[in-house]
Amino acid sequence: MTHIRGLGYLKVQTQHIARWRELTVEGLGLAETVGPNPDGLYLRMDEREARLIVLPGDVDQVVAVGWEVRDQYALAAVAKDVEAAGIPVTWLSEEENDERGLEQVIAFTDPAGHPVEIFFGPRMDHSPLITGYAQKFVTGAQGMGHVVLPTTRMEETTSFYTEVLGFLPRGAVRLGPQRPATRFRFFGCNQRHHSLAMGPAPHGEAPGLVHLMMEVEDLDTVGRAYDKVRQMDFNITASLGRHTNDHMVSFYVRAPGGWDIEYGTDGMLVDENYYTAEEITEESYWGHSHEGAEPLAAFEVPSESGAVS
Ligand SMILES: Cc1ccc(O)c(O)c1CC[C@@H]1C(=O)CC[C@]2(C)C(=O)CC[C@@H]12
Ligand SMILES: [Fe+2]
Repeated sequence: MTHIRGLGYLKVQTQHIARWRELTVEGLGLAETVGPNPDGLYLRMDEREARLIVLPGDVDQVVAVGWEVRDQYALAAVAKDVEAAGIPVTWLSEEENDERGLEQVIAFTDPAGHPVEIFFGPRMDHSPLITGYAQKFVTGAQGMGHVVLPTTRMEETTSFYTEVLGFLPRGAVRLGPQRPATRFRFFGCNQRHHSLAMGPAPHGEAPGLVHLMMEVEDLDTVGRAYDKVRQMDFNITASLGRHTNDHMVSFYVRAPGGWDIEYGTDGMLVDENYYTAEEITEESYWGHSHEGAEPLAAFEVPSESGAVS
């Protein structure tokens, strides 16, 4: 049984805060709030203080993927399991916890090199949430959404998330006909089909993210956001479409920094009592055309200098 209940928050840093604000607030309708860094962009999706945190920085990268557990006992159990797997765990100080608006946080690096935080007891913000399209985000027991992480150590990373953190495999998609097969894999920890997905990347360390998915309650919001981000000249990396595994209707838009935000609706709920892992052979029933999309930074072939352009 996994102690992880869902994706809690994502914290990234960027050189392009103003453009991030345009994308998330004006384009996608997230609600801006305030936080400890006056230059940071703090975004609400629900009754939590902030779900997406964008901080100014010299390089565009993920600062923390935050996973939520039920309580202090679950957090202690996770810390013990991670330590037992040979990964050192840091318990954040009261000051650091307070700054994050969380009762207690532990931090460590996963086998792929991604910065992970696990927490319980988020501070709530009970003030009315005013979103840009008057939409509701699908969070609650399904968590904030899903993240897709690149890894250069697929076996080690998937066994860490499943056997140590207790994520449940939720199927795969094969990447080409070659043997041994390489697969892109999906993992769940609640009724959301996947809260995490992972795929082999030639250089998974930068920028450390393939996409963040957030879900809204109605299709009209997805359509309105789709129109708006195109008017604002953001790069659509996959057109509107419906996925074959979680049945989500979504589009993908490129965020500054080289990863995508997937914005969708109508994701299915998994009944774990009856679920079995399946291999999908198409990403989508229809749509999700990648035409005109810039390549993902995590999947780019590094240039001779090793720098990612
Ligand atoms: C296939 C699929 C199902 C549900 C999702 O939420 C979802 O994001 C995907 C696509 C996952 C993934 C991707 O985002 C980047 C391009 C990838 C790596 C592929 O080439 C196969 C899987 C794709
Ligand atoms: Fe996705």
